[in-house]
Formats: sequence, structure tokens, C-alpha cells
Amino acid sequence: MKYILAIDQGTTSSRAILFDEALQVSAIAQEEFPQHYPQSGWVEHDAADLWSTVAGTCRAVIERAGITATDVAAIGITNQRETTVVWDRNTGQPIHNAIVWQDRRTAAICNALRDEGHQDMVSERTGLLLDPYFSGTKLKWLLDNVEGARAKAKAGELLFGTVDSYLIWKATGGTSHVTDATNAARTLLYDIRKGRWSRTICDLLDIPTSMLPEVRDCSADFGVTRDDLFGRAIPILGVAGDQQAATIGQACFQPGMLKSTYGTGCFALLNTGATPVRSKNRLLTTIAYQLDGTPTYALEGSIFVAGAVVQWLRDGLKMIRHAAETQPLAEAADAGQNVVLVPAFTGLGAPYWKAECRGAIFGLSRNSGPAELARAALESVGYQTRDLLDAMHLDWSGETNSGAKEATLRVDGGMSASDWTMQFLSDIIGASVDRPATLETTAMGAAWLAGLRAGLYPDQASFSEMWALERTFTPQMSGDLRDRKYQAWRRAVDAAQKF
Ligand SMILES: Nc1ncnc2c1ncn2[C@@H]1O[C@H](COP(=O)(O)OP(=O)(O)O)[C@@H](O)[C@H]1O
Ligand SMILES: O=P(O)(O)OC[C@H](O)CO
Repeated sequence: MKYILAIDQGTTSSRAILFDEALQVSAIAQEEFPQHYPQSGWVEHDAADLWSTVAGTCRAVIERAGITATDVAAIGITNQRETTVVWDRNTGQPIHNAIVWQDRRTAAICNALRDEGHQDMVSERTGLLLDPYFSGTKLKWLLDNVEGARAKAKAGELLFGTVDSYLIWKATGGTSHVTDATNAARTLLYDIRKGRWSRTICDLLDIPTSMLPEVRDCSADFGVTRDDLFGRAIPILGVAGDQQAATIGQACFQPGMLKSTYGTGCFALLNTGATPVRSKNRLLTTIAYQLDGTPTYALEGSIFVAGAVVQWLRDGLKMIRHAAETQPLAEAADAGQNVVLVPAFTGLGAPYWKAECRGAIFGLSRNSGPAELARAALESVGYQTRDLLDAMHLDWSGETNSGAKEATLRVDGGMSASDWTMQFLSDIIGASVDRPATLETTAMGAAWLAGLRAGLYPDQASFSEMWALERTFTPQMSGDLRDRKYQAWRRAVDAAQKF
């Protein structure tokens, strides 16, 4: 029996998942690592923690399954996207903590670039917006603020990478400085149409192109691990950013297919096929996957707070002890009250992009309590998804909320386990929501990419047929109530922005 080892390096933990020849999960290991918040709005990871938890969970999962590295045909990597690492080519030492995707420290750089009129040029090339979310301005900040960094970068002594790149460099003993097209597409430095680093944007941000990794297909040769790492060299044959890997794991291979992942945040990707669609509604254009040199594009909506609102009920308000307790609370809530929670704890993402907006609660009465708050928290995830899907459908077919007429929404991620939330989601978008039998879709996407290259797993068509449904949620709410509730949400978001 041969296995594929999938590495899922996420924002709060690293996971290693072993898939067998039938693409079934054999073993899982997971390890959390510290988050660093040096200032308000700043989020950092120690790159050494990312590497040690990845190496540690990989070794653990091999041991747990009672196999050896000889049984592992290939490694697939999927990762938190945009997070930026810069390290010394000679010593391998990072010059600073990694700056995490959530970090807002480059807001001023982005505002200045926007004021100078660069938004259109950047969007046209990268599909992205001038927002601190993406890697480019984080890299510029590091070169501007770490002593001696720019001179060393110009001398060719420093390397840049998103997390995949850094992990590959470490795993291969510094022999491979590469990334894949989906991760490159999140840097703000990559021309997604031409398929190469944009010299114009690198010049604008004063970033030497010699620092940038070589960009490969998602299913390709990324290097082989050092012999001493797992006892035998293993080839790394698949790489994709985590939301793209989930799109692959959900087998969203046809234009019009749509997935939404509910973890800490929520990321919805709509496959738009061979042509990049430029959003008129402030969504992102990105690469869904690239196989055999051909990119497939997607429209993406990114929400920064989804499951995190449940974490806030648990850790901030101490209203619940476990995320699943929100369901009985929401069921018990008084249906006559319309409490609306706007969870803009770290600003609003797509389609609003209001970094300075903060959260708000509307419609409280003397009778409002934990049940109404829990319901409002879960509902906020549905409303935010509706915002994204309305924008997507406008970009894609020119109609608002044509979801009901199109392919259903495929969901995954920790919060998709909440039946109540998934039913409300279906009600408020007025379309079916499909939850797959395997919720490990992100890791499965990475495993499939590697297994495809290794000759272990089937092609796209056969892989699509393996996708299995666990449950479909269909709309139960009347159209009238749906409209009234959604309009109340829109008023609440407007009011929160004006505060
Ligand atoms: N039964 C549930 N009901 C509501 N929220 C849940 C439930 N189970 C998990 N969550 C939420 O899902 C998130 C975890 O999902 P996960 O996919 O592991 O996230 P990430 O990869 O971002 O760490 C947490 O924010 C948690 O609050
Ligand atoms: O690590 P996750 O699952 O929170 O995903 C983070 C996204 O890739 C950020 O763009």
C-alpha cells in the first residue's frame, strides 16, 4: 500500500494527513503554535514554529500509521495564503517573524498607493485590491523596516516566499526555491494573465525580482526532501493555497461551480474557467488551479470573521464552552426578535473592504439574551455569504442572487458542521447547500495534486465522481421573510460603517 502525505499549514495549527491509495484518511496529526500580536492590528508567526510543527506532525502521522517513509509516494502541501516570510539565502535564517495575512500594518502603504492612482494597474495585473491582506506590501514593509534588508536583498542574499515556498526550501535543505501559481496569485506581485512576476509592480514596491521563487503548476516537481528528514527522500509533487486546495478537494472543476469554506474566516470561490473575470463588485480574481501549464481562474470573496464569531461567544463573552452549544441556543431564540450582529472585529472584507469598520449589534430589547445573540452570530455568517454570492452572480451572470438557478453551493470547514447555520445559509441565499461526506477537503485537494503527479490517483473526471454527498440543505424560509431579514442586515452593515 502506498500513501500520500498532505501537509495543511494553517493560520492557527499545522496538520499532517495521510491518505491511502483509495484517497481515504489513514491518520491525522495536528499541532497548534503561538500567535504573536506585537501591536494592535499586527499578527505574526515565528517561521521556525511553522517549520517545526510541520516536520513534527509529519513524523507523528507516519509513526501513528505504523508505516515508514518508503511507503509514502509523495507529499502535497497546502497552506495559509499571503503570509510573508523573508530569509537569508546563506544561513537559512528568517530576517523577521512571518507577517500573517490578517496583519493590517501596511494600511498606510496601501492608502498611499491608491492615492497615487495605482489601483487600476495593480488590479488589472494581479486581480487583487490594494489591501494589507496581500503579501506585496508586507514584503515592502520588511525591506523598509528591517535594518540592512534592502541592501542585502539587492545583493541577492535574501529570499521571499509564501509559507509553501518556505516549507519547501526547509524540507529540501535549501535546494528548491519554488512556489505554485495559486500562491503566487496572492502576492500582489504576480501577473495572473501573463503567468509571470510583474516587473512594473516589483519596481513600484522596490522589490528585487531575484528574491522571488520560481512559479510551477500545482501538480509538478517541487523538489525532494532531505534524506535525514524522514529517513528517506520523498518527492513534493503538489502545492496549492488552502482555499484553492479546498476548491479542488470539492471537485469544483466546471465553470459555475462554487465552494465556500467556513473556518476562522470564510472564503468562497467560483470557478470561472479559462478566462479571468474582472469583478465590478469588489471581489478578487485569482487562480483556482494550474495544471499542464493552463490556469483555471476563479472569483473569490473573502470574509475575515466566520467561525471566529463563535470563538468570540466562547472566549470573549464566555457565553458557551463549546462551539456546538450555539445550535441549541439558536433553536431556542425568540423568533419575534430581530437581533443583527455585524462581526466586523477586524474590519469588513469582501465586498465592502472597510479596514477601519468595527463590529456592532442592533435590535436589542430587554428580552434579548444569549439565545438571540447566538442566533445573530450564526446568522451573520449566512448574511455575509449572501453578500458575496450576490456580488459573484452579478459579475458572473449579470443577475443578483441567481444562486437558485445555478449549481448549488458546496460547503466545508469546521463551521459547516453546524446544521442550524447551514440551514439558515440555504434559507438566506435561497439555494441548495451541499455538505460532502469528507470534510477534509483542503488536505484532500493537496493530496490529489501530489497523487496525480505520482500516478497514484485518477484524473479530474474520475476524481469528481468520487465526490460524495453527506447532506443537502434546501431553502425552507418564505421569500418575504428572506427579503425582510436580508434588508435588515444591509441596514445594519450600513449603520456599522457610519459609526
Ligand atoms: N458545531 C459548530 N458550530 C459553530 N461553529 C463551529 C462548530 N464547530 C466548529 N466551529 C467553528 O469553526 C471554526 C474551526 O474551523 P476550522 O476549519 O478548523 O478553522 P481554521 O482552519 O480556520 O482553523 C472555529 O472558528 C469554530 O468556532
Ligand atoms: O489558515 P486558514 O484556514 O485560516 O486560511 C487562511 C487563508 O488562506 C487566508 O487567505
